[in-house]
Amino acid sequence: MKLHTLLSQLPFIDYKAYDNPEIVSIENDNRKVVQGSLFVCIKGLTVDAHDFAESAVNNGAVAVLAERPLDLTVPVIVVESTRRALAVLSDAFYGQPSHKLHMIGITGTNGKTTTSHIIEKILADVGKQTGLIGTMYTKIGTKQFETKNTTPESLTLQKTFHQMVKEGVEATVMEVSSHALVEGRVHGTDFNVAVFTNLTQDHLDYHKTMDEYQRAKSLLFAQLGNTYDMAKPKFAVLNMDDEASKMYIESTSAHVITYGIDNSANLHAKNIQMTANGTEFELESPFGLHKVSMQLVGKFSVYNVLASLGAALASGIPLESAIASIENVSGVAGRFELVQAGQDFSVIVDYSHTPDSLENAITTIQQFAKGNIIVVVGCGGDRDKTKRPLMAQIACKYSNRPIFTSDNPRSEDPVQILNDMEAGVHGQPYEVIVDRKEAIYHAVQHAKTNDVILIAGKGHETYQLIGDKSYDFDDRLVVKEAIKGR
Ligand SMILES: CC(=O)N[C@H]1[C@@H](OP(=O)(O)OP(=O)(O)OC[C@H]2O[C@@H](n3ccc(=O)[nH]c3=O)[C@H](O)[C@@H]2O)O[C@H](CO)[C@@H](O)[C@@H]1O[C@H](C)C(=O)N[C@@H](C)C(=O)N[C@H](CCC(=O)O)C(=O)O
Ligand SMILES: Nc1ncnc2c1ncn2[C@@H]1O[C@H](COP(=O)(O)OP(=O)(O)OP(=O)(O)O)[C@@H](O)[C@H]1O
Ligand SMILES: N[C@H](CCC[C@H](N)C(=O)O)C(=O)O
Ligand SMILES: [Mg+2]
Repeated sequence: MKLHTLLSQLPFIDYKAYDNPEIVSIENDNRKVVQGSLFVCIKGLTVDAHDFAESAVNNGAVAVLAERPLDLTVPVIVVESTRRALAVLSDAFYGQPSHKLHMIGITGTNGKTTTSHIIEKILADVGKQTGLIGTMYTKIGTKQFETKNTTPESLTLQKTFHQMVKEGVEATVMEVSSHALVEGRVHGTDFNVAVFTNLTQDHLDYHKTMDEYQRAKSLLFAQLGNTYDMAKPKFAVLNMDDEASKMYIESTSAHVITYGIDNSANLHAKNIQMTANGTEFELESPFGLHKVSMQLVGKFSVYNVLASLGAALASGIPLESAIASIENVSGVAGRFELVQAGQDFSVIVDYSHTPDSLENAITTIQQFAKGNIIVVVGCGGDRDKTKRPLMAQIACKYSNRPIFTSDNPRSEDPVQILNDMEAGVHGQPYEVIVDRKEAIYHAVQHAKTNDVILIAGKGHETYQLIGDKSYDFDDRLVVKEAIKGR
């Protein structure tokens, strides 16, 4: 694509004043620049890529987009916000791929990964070719690719959509983090359906207040647009048991589908019962009463299923078909995942790394546990510190044997993170074992028949981040080894 064609997408740029080289790629990382690239300089939170512009030119960049004039041998186009421009240009360069996909975006503190997988299953079961983008990976059909962020930045995102279109994907379901919304990573992504799971405490290191965090998530609903097009109807799927939904209804002009358990809603679950095989409930909807019987457990899973059913209806999928898919969902890796190694107690590995998800996980276990509940839990470093005392309190309040350990300490001192956790506990007993492997072994050693061990926080992760190193670590494998060695 010619530079002029690209620049014509941006307002107030006198693009004819510049040369018009062929642009073979857009890059915002100088290390990825090739001969013929357009380099976009982003001032990040850790580095300012304007400092890498010269290196980008040496690597072959034929034009540079920047927020200030730079003395370079190639055209330098100055714009107000390069982050915003990156989204506009990436969308144009890749031929507006999200317009060619049925796009479902999910935001919320907890349940995004789980809900996205349930929706993917519903879509696949009606014969749709699917794509998925989220915490665990990007998936195009059955091919999986690693992702650095839950929601990648705009360039990677548009490139991925383009790849999806090329490979015949029809519907894409993706997690949209609050960070991504604030940083404009989904600017230009044309969502058909936006789903809200819930809002509870997390990420206050980044958003500072719950109000700001709530507002960040509202952007997804506002960004559904302002038109009513019968060929591309837009839907917001909202949780009526979460106060924040009131704000999101006001944020959007899209059609609204509500769901809930405690409050009345378009999709309303009642008579929820835990069974030996999972959970059963009755679904009231504009399409009548349906019985749902699923393998997933816990009230939080009912919410995820209701959200998924809302997304299915918004995608034109009949309720009966979506319910049949849900009955076949056995779970998502690292989300309430049972580990079986022939032991006479239960082991559950779960990605609960927020106060609310930890409370949900333990109280769900309380509903079926016949023995004691042992919880191994830590808190991530370089993340919301105010979660730490709360998570420790919850582990002590609801479990019989809380064992505090390390999650991903990252650049922080693991002992200091544990001190922050301990500050939340007053009077109740707990143990502290800094080394996560030792903590898991300790839990296994002390488990008696019918006890349940919950290993919380890292779920599907196959690494532990300590300092600036990543070590192989998989809770599921470690606990299996511990059981074998018992
Ligand atoms: C705090 C935060 O949101 N950081 C994100 C942000 O990084 P940043 O602003 O620090 O960027 P930077 O590293 O300073 O780089 C600035 C620019 O220099 C460029 N660069 C950099 C180095 C170099 O040698 N050459 C070069 O050109 C970079 O490509 C970039 O364009 O922009 C990057 C690109 O989009 C993200 O990868 C990065 O996520 C970091 C890794 C991160 O940990 N983010 C977390 C907090 C996050 O976003 N989490 C949410 C999920 C949360 C949840 O679901 O619970 C997520 O969506 O992943
Ligand atoms: N609807 C829900 N409400 C509360 N807790 C939930 C819900 N769904 C899942 N959880 C809990 O939260 C944990 C994380 O779930 P999941 O990975 O689906 O969330 P996520 O929103 O994708 O998280 P992240 O922001 O880290 O990507 C699960 O392991 C479970 O304990
Ligand atoms: N997406 C979440 C993942 C947290 C996972 C937990 N294991 C940790 O490292 O804190 C975050 O970046 O806050
Ligand atoms: Mg996720």
